[in-house]
Amino acid sequence: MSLYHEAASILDETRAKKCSIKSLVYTTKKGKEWKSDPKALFALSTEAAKWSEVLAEVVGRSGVLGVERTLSPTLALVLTYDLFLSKRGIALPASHGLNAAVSKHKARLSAELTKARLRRGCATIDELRVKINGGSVLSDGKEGQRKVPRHPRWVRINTLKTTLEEQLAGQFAQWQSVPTLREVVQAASSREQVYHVDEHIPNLIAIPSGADITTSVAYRTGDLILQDKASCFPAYLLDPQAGKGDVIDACAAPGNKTTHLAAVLAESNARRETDNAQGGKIIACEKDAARSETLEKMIKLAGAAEVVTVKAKQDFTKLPPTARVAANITALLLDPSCSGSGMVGRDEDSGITVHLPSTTPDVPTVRGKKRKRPAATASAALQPSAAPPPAVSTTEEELPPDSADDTAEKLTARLANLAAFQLRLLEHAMAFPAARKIVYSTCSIHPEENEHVVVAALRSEVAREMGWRVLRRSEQVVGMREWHLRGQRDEVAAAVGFEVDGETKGLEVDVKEVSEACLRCDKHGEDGTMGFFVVGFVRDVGETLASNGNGGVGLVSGDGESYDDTNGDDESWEGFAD
Ligand SMILES: C[S@@+](CC[C@H](N)C(=O)[O-])C[C@H]1O[C@@H](n2cnc3c(N)ncnc32)[C@H](O)[C@@H]1O
Repeated sequence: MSLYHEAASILDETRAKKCSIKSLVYTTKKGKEWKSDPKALFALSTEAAKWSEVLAEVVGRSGVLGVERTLSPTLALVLTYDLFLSKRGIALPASHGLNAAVSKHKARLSAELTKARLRRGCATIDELRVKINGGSVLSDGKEGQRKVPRHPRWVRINTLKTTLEEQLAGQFAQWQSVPTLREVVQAASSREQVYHVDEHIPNLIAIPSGADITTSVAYRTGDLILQDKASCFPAYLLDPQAGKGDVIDACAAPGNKTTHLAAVLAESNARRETDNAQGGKIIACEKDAARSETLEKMIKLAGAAEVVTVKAKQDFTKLPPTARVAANITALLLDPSCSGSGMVGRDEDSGITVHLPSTTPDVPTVRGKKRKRPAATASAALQPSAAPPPAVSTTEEELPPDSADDTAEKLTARLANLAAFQLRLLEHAMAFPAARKIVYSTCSIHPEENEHVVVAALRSEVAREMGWRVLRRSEQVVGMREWHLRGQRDEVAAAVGFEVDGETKGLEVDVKEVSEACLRCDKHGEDGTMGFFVVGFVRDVGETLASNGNGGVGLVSGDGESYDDTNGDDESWEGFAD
C-alpha cells in the first residue's frame, strides 16, 4: 500500500471513528502495520486534513472525481495536497497511475485553488497557509509583513515520570528560555529553539509551533505530552487531594486530562509522604470502545496505570451513583463531547475535521452525515431547569466540530441537543452522594454549552437537593484564580432570565459570582490557547471549604478538622512558574 493509500485510509478512519490522526498512526494496532514511514504518514495525513476544507472545494468543483474512477475522495485530497502544497510534490513517478490521475488535471485544479484562496480573502498561498494553521496572524517584525500563526505548541511535562527541571536540563538543554509567550510565537516560522514556562499551569511549557518533538525519546516514552494549555485547566482546577477519596473522569478518552489528574494527585501524595492521608484512585469512564483502547494505551504510556482504573465502554450515565464503586467518589471531572467549536485546526491532539470533496462538480463542499432535526432553541432544551432534559440521540453527542456551512437553524438545533446531553451528564455527576467537587469543561465557544448549562445545572433539582454551588473565583487554585478571562456575564444573566443593568442578583443565581467562577479561553487570542470553557462546582453539605494553602480550597470536616495540611509544601506548585 502506498503512502497515499495509507494516508487516505487514515483520513477515512478519522472521520468514521472520530479518533485522532496521531493515535491512528502511532498507537493503534493498525499503526504497527503501516508500510510507510510513520513520520511521513503523520505529516501528510495531518496536513491534508487541515487543508481538507479548502481542498474539498477544489477537488469537488474541478469535477476530477467524476472522471477519475480510481480516486476515492480522500485519495484525491492527499494527492492534491502534495501536488500543490508540499515542497516535494507527489512522491511517485510521473508515469504512476495515481500521480497521472491527478496531475493531468493540474490546470483545472490550480484554477479552483486560486478561486478558493480568493474566496477566503488571501492574496497568496502563504497567507492562506497562515490562516489554515491558526486562523489569525501577526507580524513578526523581523521580515516586514511576514506573518506567523499565533499558536505555540504546548508541552505538558508528565510529572508521573519526570520533572520540569529534568526535561529543561535534558530534552531542552540546547533551547533558550524566553520570558514571554510572544517570543515563542514569533519564533514559530524560523523554528528557533526557544521555550516559555507557563505562568498559570505548573509543569507546562510553550514551544514554537514549527518545533517537532514527536520524534524525541522523551515524547515517545510519555515524559512529554502535547496538550493545549486550556485543556490543562480542568485537572488543575479540580485539584484532587491525597487521602480525600477517589476521582471519576467521566468522559476520559483519549486521556490527556486523566493522566494530568493522575499527575496532580501524585504530587499531592508526594507532599503527604509523612502522614497517613495518602491514597486516592482515579476511575476513567469511556463509552466508546475504540476510544477506550486508546485511553488504556495513553494511561500506560504516561505511567498512570497504577492509579487509574479504566472502565472501558462504560456509559457514565449508566454508572449508578449508588454503586459500591461510587461510595468513595469525592471529585468528578466532566469533559463531555461538545461542538468542538473552540478547537484550533492545527491541534492534532483534539482531532481535526476532515472535509470530503463532492463526487459531482458544482457542489461546493460535502460534509459528513446529514441529520434531519427539527429546529429548536438551545435554551429551550435547558428549560424548565428542574425537568428532565429532553431525550438526546446517542449520535448527536458525537458530532464533528462546527462547520462553516452550518446554517443558523442547524447550529441552534445541534447546540440544543448537545446542551441537553451535557446537562444530563452534569446532573448525573451531582447525584453522587460523597461528591464534593465537580469540574465541567468543553472545548466549545458557544454559551449554550457553557454558561447556559451551568445555570441550568445550578437550578436543577439535584443541585438544590445536594447543595451544589459554583467554586468561587476566590476559592480556586492560584493559577485559575489569576486567569483573566472569565465567563460571559450577559450570557449568565440571559440564562437566568433577566438583563444585566447594574443589578446582578437573580432569584437563585448570583450572576456576578457565577460568571466570575467560570473560566474561558479565547480561540486565536494572544494567550495562544484553543477556545475553551471550564467551571467548578462544590457543595458544603456536612463539610465546609477552607483554604488548603495551595491557593485553593480543601475539604474541612464539620468539626473543623482539616483534611489537608499542605501549607508550605504547596510552594512547589507556584515555584515551577518561572
Ligand atoms: C471531549 S472528549 C474527552 C476528552 C478527554 N477528557 C481528554 O482530555 O483527553 C469526550 C469523550 O466522552 C466520551 N463520551 C461521550 N458520552 C459519554 C458517556 N455518556 N459516558 C462516557 N463517555 C462518554 C466520548 O466518546 C469522548 O471520548
